[in-house]
Amino acid sequence: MNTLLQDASLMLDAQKAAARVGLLSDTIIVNGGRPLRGRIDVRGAKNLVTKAMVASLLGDTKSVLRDVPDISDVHVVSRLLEIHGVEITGSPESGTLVLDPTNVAIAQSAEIDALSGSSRIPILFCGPLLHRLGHAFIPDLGGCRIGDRPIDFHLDALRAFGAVVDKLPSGINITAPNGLKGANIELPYPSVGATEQVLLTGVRAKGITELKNAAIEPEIMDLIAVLQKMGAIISIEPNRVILIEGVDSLKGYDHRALFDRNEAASWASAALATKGDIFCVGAKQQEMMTFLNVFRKIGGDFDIEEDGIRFFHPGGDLKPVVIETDVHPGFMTDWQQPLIVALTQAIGTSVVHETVYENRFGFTEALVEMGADITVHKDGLEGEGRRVPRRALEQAAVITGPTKLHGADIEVPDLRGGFSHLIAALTAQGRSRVSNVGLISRGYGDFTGKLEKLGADFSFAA
Ligand SMILES: CC(=O)N[C@H]1[C@@H](OP(=O)(O)OP(=O)(O)OC[C@H]2O[C@@H](n3ccc(=O)[nH]c3=O)[C@H](O)[C@@H]2O)O[C@H](CO)[C@@H](O)[C@@H]1O
Ligand SMILES: C=C(OP(=O)(O)O)C(=O)O
Repeated sequence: MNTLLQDASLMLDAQKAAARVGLLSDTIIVNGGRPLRGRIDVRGAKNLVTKAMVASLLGDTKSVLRDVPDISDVHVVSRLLEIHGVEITGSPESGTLVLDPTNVAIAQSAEIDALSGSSRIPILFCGPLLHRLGHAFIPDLGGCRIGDRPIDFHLDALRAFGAVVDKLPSGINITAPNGLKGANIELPYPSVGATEQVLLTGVRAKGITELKNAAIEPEIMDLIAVLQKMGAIISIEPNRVILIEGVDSLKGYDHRALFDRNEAASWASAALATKGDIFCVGAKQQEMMTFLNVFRKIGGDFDIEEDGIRFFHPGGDLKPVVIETDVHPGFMTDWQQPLIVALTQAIGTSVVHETVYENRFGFTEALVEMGADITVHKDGLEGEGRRVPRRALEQAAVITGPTKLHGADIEVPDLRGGFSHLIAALTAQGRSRVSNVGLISRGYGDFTGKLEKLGADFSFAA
């Protein structure tokens, strides 16, 4: 896509996302330089809730999902489910959704195309729709533009289950003329989405599915917990192997979603960058151990409490680090963007090796415009003592601090890059105009309400 067209479609995505969650405007004016202090609630994880909603399609009875965040991705998946006949009561605003799949039906609606372009979740409808209806059609997917994001592992897995995949100019048509049968699948890389594809398809396929090189992110473990409540038989073996014994039918579930560790890590980074103190109600230590280690190495501090985690800047200088993003239990790729803003304030040179996506440093351009010293090595950097095996398409960012950030006009490029821009604007001296903030509402529920609670000085642009 040419850049102008891409910019235009980004703006459209951001405006749609902003409208879905009722943001007053897609642009905010931030007067930076104030520490963020206070308590905020972290609800269920975007990367679990949206998948658990899809899982409801597999049940014969209603499912209840609790701690649902009011984010635009949840609104998109709700609408997609409704178009396919799922009756939804409750609301993301209230935090509880009741999903009734009794009348699931083949859907033909122009709205599906538009909605699919806003999120990557539609690809996960394949297995459940094939089991329920024998047919699925998936138009072009959306989600953050941080690399090519192919779906070859998903399609290969579906073929291994016996599905017939037809790639059409308008999308992908998938059928299962002979039903779906258990399969032996080995992923070339522990992809989160492809692992979920195999889980959501294998639970009702005939026979046993063995998945090798599976992703084991906490959100996947929580999805497995959801599926077990529904009647699935799934065991997690050593060395990234998951075994699924297919069953004939599944029922609905009642589940409280795992908290959003990415949201908690983002607010923690905001506390560090702005020299603040933020208590994330609902955050838990277990799923954040790798982040907490790095946070401490940089010079941040935290208190683990019964009802959440307090992240704070204890005073003193911040220290540089070398980070390699990786699959769980490594340092998650979605954490690096917000943390890089804090690293611009550390004394010395930090290196972030991005090994999961091949194009995830675009957001640093705006930080450089605001005064940061960041160099992106587009072909990666060889480094001493690397732990993660080098991937062909990785990149590295070298951040040298401390640098004073100043306000600027910046445009949110994607979800985590956008949150990073927001933190940079809050850290900077002076006024920033941050546009496209609707994209941030893809993954951060009520982020403007939370900013208000934390004492940020900002207003919506007219
Ligand atoms: C909605 C959701 O849960 N999104 C998360 C999910 O994305 P998502 O599930 O899309 O990410 P994957 O784990 O699948 O992608 C990881 C890597 O595998 C590659 N790949 C993936 C599938 C495929 O068919 N072919 C292929 O080559 C991707 O291009 C990427 O380089 O996990 C990512 C990695 O933790 C997170 O950053 C995202 O926040
Ligand atoms: C990359 C992300 O999300 P998605 O896969 O939904 O684009 C993210 O949450 O940072």
